[in-house]
Formats: sequence, C-alpha cells, structure tokens
Amino acid sequence: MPADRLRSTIAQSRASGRQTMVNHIGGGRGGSGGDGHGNGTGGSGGHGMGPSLSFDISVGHLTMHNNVHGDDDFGGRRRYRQAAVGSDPLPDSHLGPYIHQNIHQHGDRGIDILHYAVALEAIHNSAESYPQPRCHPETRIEMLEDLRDWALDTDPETTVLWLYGPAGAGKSAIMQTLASQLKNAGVLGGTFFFKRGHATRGNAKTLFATIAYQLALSVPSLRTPISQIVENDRSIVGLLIEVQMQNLISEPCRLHKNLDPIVILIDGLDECEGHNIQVEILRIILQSSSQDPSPLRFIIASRPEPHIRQVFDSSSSHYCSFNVEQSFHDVRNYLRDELSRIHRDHLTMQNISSPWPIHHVLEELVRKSSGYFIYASTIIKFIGDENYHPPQRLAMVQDASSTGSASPFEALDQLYLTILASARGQSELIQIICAIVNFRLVPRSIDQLFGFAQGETRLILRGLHSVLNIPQDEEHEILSHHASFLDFLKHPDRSGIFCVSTINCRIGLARSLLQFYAGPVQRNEIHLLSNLVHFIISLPPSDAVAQLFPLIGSVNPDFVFDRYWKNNNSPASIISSLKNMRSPPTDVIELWEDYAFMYSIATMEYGGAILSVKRIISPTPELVRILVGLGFLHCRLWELPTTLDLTWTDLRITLCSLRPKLVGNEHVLPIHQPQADHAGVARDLALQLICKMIKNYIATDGGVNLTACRDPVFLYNSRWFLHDLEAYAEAQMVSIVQRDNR
Ligand SMILES: Nc1ncnc2c1ncn2[C@@H]1O[C@H](COP(=O)(O)OP(=O)(O)OP(=O)(O)O)[C@@H](O)[C@H]1O
Repeated sequence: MPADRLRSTIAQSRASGRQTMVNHIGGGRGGSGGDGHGNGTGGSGGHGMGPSLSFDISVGHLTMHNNVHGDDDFGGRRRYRQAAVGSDPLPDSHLGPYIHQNIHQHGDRGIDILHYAVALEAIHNSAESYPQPRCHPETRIEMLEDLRDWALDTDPETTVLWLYGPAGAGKSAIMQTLASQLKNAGVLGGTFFFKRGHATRGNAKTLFATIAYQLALSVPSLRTPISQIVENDRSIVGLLIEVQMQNLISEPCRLHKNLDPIVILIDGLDECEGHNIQVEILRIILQSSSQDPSPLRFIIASRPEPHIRQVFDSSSSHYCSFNVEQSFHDVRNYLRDELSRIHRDHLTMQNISSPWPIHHVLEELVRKSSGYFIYASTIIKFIGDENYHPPQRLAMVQDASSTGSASPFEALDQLYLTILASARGQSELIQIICAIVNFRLVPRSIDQLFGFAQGETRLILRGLHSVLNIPQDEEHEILSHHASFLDFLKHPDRSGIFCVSTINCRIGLARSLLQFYAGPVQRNEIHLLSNLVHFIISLPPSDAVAQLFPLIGSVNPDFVFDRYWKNNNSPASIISSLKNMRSPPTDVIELWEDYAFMYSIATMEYGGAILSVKRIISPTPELVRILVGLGFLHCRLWELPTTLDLTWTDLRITLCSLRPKLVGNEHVLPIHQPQADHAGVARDLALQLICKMIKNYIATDGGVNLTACRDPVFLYNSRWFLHDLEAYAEAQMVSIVQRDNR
C-alpha cells in the first residue's frame, strides 16, 4: 500500500471516532527527480525517504522517527542546510541547536540562512583556493587594465563581458588577480570560481546564493534587503536558479540604481556540471542585464565551448568579449623571473654560474610554450622541485621531443609524457593515476585500495609534484594542478600508454575498489561506494562490466552501515544507479533495497516521550531484541551485530520483515502475529549482555557496558507489554476495505 494511502486511512479512522493508533510503517516517499543530464535525458530519481516506524514501549513512550535529515552525527549545520533548502519553511524549533543560537545572536537571520547555503570554497579568497593562480607581476598588464576600465565605467555600453581562451591560457589567473584589484577598488560584488567535479564548486546549485551572500556583505546598502528576502522565504536558496537570480540579486540591486558599479566575477563556466545549466546561467544573466539599468556588471570566463559561444551569439542583449590570447612576451617574463628564483633559492644551485639558463635555452622554452602559461607554469614546478637537481630536470624538459606539429599543446603533451615516464613504479603508476582521475583519494587510501605497503603511493608519485598536488597530510585528496593534465590523460591520442580512459583500465579500477569493499573494514576507509556504482554504470555495457554486479552484492555491510557513512553513499542512490543499468541485476537491487530500509531505520531519531506515539506493533522476539537494542539501548546499526551476536544476514532478514513488500503494483505491510512473552525477550537480552560483560570483565569495544546491561533489566522490571495488535489489524482491514471500495 502506498504510504500516502496508509496515512489517509489513519486520518479517516480517526475521523470516525475510533481510537485507533495506526502503526506508522510507511513505505517511504520517493525523492524528487534528479538533475537532467547534459544530453537532454532526465537524471535518475532522487533519494527516497525511508519509512517511519513508531514503536511504543510502555515505559515512557519511546518513539523512533524516520530522520530524513540524516544521522545526528552530522550536527546542526547539516540539518540546517536541509531546512534551508527544503520547500516548507520550518519553524525555528526545527533547526539544529547550533543554528538556532547563531541566528539569534546576530539578528541577521537572512544572512545566516544564506551563509549555510553558500559554497564558501568557490569564493576567490577562500582557504581552499590556496595557492591561488595569480598573474605574475609583469604579465597581463594591458589586459588587466582594460578589464578594470570596463568594470569601473559608470556609463557602460554593455554590462556583461565574456573572457574566453583555450585551456591553460591563464583565464583563472586573470580572474583571481582582477578580483583582488576590484576588491581594492571597492567595486567587487562577489565571485564564484567553478571547479570541475567539485562537490560544491562543480555545479550551479549554490551559484547565485553564494553571490548574493557576498553582495550582502560587500555592499552595505544591500545587506538588509537581501537578508530580508531570505528571511521572508528561506526556501529561496533551494528554488530555481532563475528565481534566485531575480529575487536575491537583480531586484535588490535594481532598487539601488544610484550605486557605483558592482562587479560579479564567474570563472570557469565550462567547468559547471551540465551544458544545459551553463546555457541557462548565461541566459539568465544576459536577460537580467537587458532589463532596467542596474549597477551590476558580470565578467564571465570560460573556454570558448561552442554551446557557450552560441548563447552569446544568439542573445539580443549586448555583451563584449575579450580573448585571452597567447603572449610570448608575458611567458618570457614569467619564465625568466621564475628560473632566476630557482637559481637563487634552490639548495643545489650555489655552484651553477649565471646566467642560468643561457639565453637560447630560455627562448627555446618560450617557443615551446606557444605563449600559453600552462606549459610555462608546469615546467617551473617540474624544474624547481626541491627533491631534484634543477639542471637535470631542465635537461629532461629540453629532451622532450620537439614540437613542429599543428597542435599548440604538442609540447605540453610531450612534457606530460616526460614527467610520467620519469616516475618510478611504472606498472602501478597507471592504476594509481586512473584512481586519482576518477575519485578523490588521499594517498593512504590508494595504498589500501591496491594492497600496497603504507607510503608506497607517495613514493611512486614522488616525481609528479609538478602535475599533481600531493598533500603532506592524509586529510586532503590528491588533485591535479591543472585540468589540462586530466584532459591529456583522458585522450588516448595524446597520452598513449598513460591513457586512463581505456575500458580495461577503468574495469580494473572498479574491480579493485569492489574487492576492497568486499573485505574487512580498515581504518581510513574509502567513502566512495555510490560514486563507484555511478562509475560502473558509466562504463559501456559489456560482459566484463556485468561481471562486476555480483561484487556490488558482496560489499561488506560493515562498510554499508559504517559510522562515517557519507550521505552521498546512501543506498538509495546506489539503487537508483543500479536500476538505470540496461539489464538491472534484480537480486543485487533487492539486497540493496533491504540495506536502504535498514539504513532508514539506522538514521531514525529517538524522540522520547514528547513526540506522539503512533502505534504499537507486535514483532517477533528476535525483532524485539533488535528494536530494544536500537531504541532502548541506543545502539547504532553498525554496533548491533557485535552487541547482539548477530550476523549481518540475520539482522537483515529480521529487520526487513518490517519492510513493506511489493505485491502487484502496491506496497503492503507485513502483518505481525502476536508473540508471547515480550518481556522475556528483554530479560533474555539483559542476561546475555550481563554474561558477556562478566566474560569480558570490563566494558569492551563491543559496546557492552554497564548501562547497556542495566537498561534491559530496567525494561524487564517495568513490565513492558506490547498492546494494540487488534487496532493495528483493524486499521489494516479498514484500509483494505476502503481500497476495495474505490
Ligand atoms: N599571468 C600568469 N602569471 C603566472 N602564472 C600564470 C599566469 N597565467 C596563468 N598562469 C598559470 O598557468 C596555469 C594555467 O592558468 P589558468 O588555470 O589560469 O588557465 P585557464 O585559462 O583558466 O585554464 P582552464 O581553461 O583549463 O581552466 C596555472 O598554473 C596558472 O597559475
């Protein structure tokens, strides 16, 4: 029975005056549809909301509620984010304590709401952007000046500017430098730096909220209006981006026409997920600029992708464009200064005479750069690596086969090939690089994934610091310095044997990851299960891919219910991915649907007596044991197998007996038969835990402690009984009769 129909049954039986408390094990709600894909097809459905289960034990009504906002462990910020983006405005009492406090301390309620809905990482001076790509002082001087003049013009012909240029031309460096200059001039309204594949910077969901937030902080007269708008309708941050732009940015700015120019910088539009969204963003901005006069100026930087160019070309609004062209002059200045710095500062360079390098070597490097900074900045990192002798590294760069081909990036490709070939452990290198390109991983996770000795990954990647950012710690993932290296690795014509997009390479990686997840949980576990399933379904269908399905069914439940489970790994997203496959593996889907159900129980909140009790159910003794463990002992799901001496399979079978089953096209609730002596279950559990404790002497990691032993005794003594099975059965009958009458 669908959950909404069950709910209407409850309402109607109440209306008829019957004192029926209906067991509220709903089938859960399907999530909203996912994002559309770039090719125009719809995305997979969003996460379903799990069932809610109410469970009364007569000692003070203990009610377990489905916690769609996720585990308590995620804290106030997470919960608030949910509240802020949800469509139903929530009263303050629904907000996490942290937020609650925050709001009332500052009084700027709208700003606080925005703060929790923005991508702080996307702002030009965020901690994450360190080290920021900036223009070397003697480079891009004229271009920066032109851009500043355009931005500061109080009577401009156009209010939108497109800064375009090929990969690695130096657009982001220009935008970063410009952001600082405009900030100093007091006209910077806000910035958003997209980054491909990044959780918050890789999509448009928070784009306009992030800009509005900065506007509110940087333009004093906009602070109150923007705050007020959000406060009046806090769901605004979850609405369509067009609505956000209109309400949060265009309208407040238009009301303040006499303001000086306010400049918004958006960098890397082509890195935002989905061509359609990129087009939509442009369309919205161009449309807003064609309306009444406004102090807003937009500078948008991107590669000259055809779909982006087309929007500009076909727009009736005026815009102007700047091409970030190659500049041999600027690259020469940059290389000369940076090589001098290496000569001066590198520990091994004292005995190398000046000038270093000699003039014609420098000129050769300038020529090979084709006037683009990506080549220049990569060789500087390569030559200046503190682990190596710079002249040797320079010789390696010079030896990389020469250009002469039509592609301006031929030299860059040769450089990348040289760098990769210089790394040790060539046989392991490709699988490591494949893992880095497809997943965000810290070095130790890669060791674990491929069964290397600890530290092996760092050793193998030691020669790749010029192309990869390999953090010193184990907190941050390994990332490519520049998107052009990823582009290179993905194109077999460019990267040859180092190409990571071959089917064998990708299937090998998927198999290693799945085998890792089938094994025992290790510390520093890798949290990318659902990404992995997305990765697998993105592979072209083949027998080799189909052979991976059983491995998805073999994932160790300790990983599935891991305490550090990240929400994006939730079973619901894995199920929707599996269902999107051409021949969905039904048995594996069934298993993961059970996990989804268990997961929804694992994330229930324990509301205590203040929440209303919906209904009492009458479960089997084994189920009672588990519910007592969950509800009364406050065990988390991952603790239950150890605490109750259960296998994951037993736990799954027992818990999933509560799961509404699909019969025909409808979900129906299983009817639970009355079981004798539920109090005995609590007594037995108490005895079991006490025995365990005596055996272990003291509290152990297994979660058996004094409180855990005391609680079931208390429960037993309190003469706990389960009631109302009749009412439960009656309610089900009512609903069946109503259904038949319809
Ligand atoms: N003027 C400059 N001075 C010094 N370094 C620069 C300059 N311009 C770019 N770089 C460096 O060159 C590399 C490529 O530059 P950047 O990321 O800005 O290119 P991009 O055009 O934005 O590329 P993509 O389109 O791939 O994002 C970076 O490492 C950057 O720091």
